Amino acid sequence: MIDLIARNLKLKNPPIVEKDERPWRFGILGAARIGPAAMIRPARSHPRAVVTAVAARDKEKAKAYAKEHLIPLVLDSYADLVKSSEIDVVYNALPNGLHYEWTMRALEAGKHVLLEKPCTSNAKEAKAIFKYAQQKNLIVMEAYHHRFYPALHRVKEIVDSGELGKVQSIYSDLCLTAGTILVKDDFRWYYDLAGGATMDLGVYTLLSSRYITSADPVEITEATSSPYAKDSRIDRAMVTKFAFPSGVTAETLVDIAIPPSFGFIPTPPRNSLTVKCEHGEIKYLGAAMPHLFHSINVKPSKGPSRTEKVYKPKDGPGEEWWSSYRYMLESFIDKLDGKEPKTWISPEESITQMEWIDATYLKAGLPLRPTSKYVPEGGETL
Ligand SMILES: NC(=O)C1=CN([C@@H]2O[C@H](COP(=O)(O)OP(=O)(O)OC[C@H]3O[C@@H](n4cnc5c(N)ncnc54)[C@H](OP(=O)(O)O)[C@@H]3O)[C@@H](O)[C@H]2O)C=CC1
Ligand SMILES: O=C1OC[C@@H](O)[C@H](O)[C@H]1O
Repeated sequence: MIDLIARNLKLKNPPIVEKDERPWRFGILGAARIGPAAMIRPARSHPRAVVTAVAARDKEKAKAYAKEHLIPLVLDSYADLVKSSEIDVVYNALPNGLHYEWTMRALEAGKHVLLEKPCTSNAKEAKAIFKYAQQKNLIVMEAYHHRFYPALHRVKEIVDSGELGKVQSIYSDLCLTAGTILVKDDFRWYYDLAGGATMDLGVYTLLSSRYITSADPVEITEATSSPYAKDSRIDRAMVTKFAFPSGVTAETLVDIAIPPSFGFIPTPPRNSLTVKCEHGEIKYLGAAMPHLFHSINVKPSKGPSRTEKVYKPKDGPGEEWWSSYRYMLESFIDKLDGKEPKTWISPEESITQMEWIDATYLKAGLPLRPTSKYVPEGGETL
């Protein structure tokens, strides 16, 4: 308990380290809620990262955000931010439906991009972004922070060790209690902003299933949406069943607002990943926010069970209090510096993600999230 409190206090107040002579300068697009946890606090403890600028649609809002988070420069608009000579990297934490346009604009301006998940509204946009980044010789990485965390690496290590035999099936869920995380008028409820539970949370459960199996799905056998009452194109929840090679199956359940029991009792959030193998199973709890608290329960069919926790890897950089975002930043900066990152989300991995997200919507009888109308300079309409 004391460990948990100490770790979480340090997560919120990381040590501010001295910066190198020429750190990577990040600019944040929008006064995004996720900015402090995913970018601002992690940068404080990295000697080669500094958050230099922010822009919001409303300058007063950007000023207040900059003041609260000690960001020195406030720019007048998103367009000014991506073009600013005061930054090298754009952190794009805009609503999903704006990821394509503003990542393309940042690339046009010669900036690298740390791009929030899901990288785009659909696979067509994802392919265009990564093609353009390659042409411009710039780095774009989709910010799947949970994949950088040592506990998930440990789960995979146990699977790959063969201790429990071959993987047979995977079950994972990520469900949010209604009225907690999503704000009123949250962009996740809007089709034009590429909302929906599969976009918001299904991307995590899909990526974990692909990572654990070291494979891509071969088919979706079922996708059932629980529609949002005000717009049935938005999946409030989705159950998806994937077939993977060698008969492995993966079922995922995601929900951005689990309805209260009996109409008024809040339903607790869910966040688990269970890997069933020939000779036992592994249950990883807390995969989406593992730095707050997690546990890895290993239950062989014969012999004693055990629980592991991995807040810090046995090899490579890390601290008990590093968040998944801080581990991600470490890799991202390594890549910018031309070093081999410990973990990386490749363009191919991101594109495949969006292809299976598209396939999930189609299987559920829902339309793909709309493609951006933005046309980059000298580029083509998608
Ligand atoms: N990695 C992670 O753990 C998480 C990732 N995310 C991802 O980050 C992104 C942002 O999520 P989150 O921070 O929760 O989002 P917010 O609701 O805070 O929105 C982010 C910003 O989007 C801007 N914005 C621009 N246009 C619109 C519009 N039409 N409607 C609403 N907002 C608009 C707002 O900017 P302005 O300030 O200019 O008004 C706002 O600050 C998403 O892609 C999400 O999937 C979110 C949460 C966790
Ligand atoms: O990425 C995310 O992770 C945590 C959730 O609370 C949030 O809705 C989502 O965007």
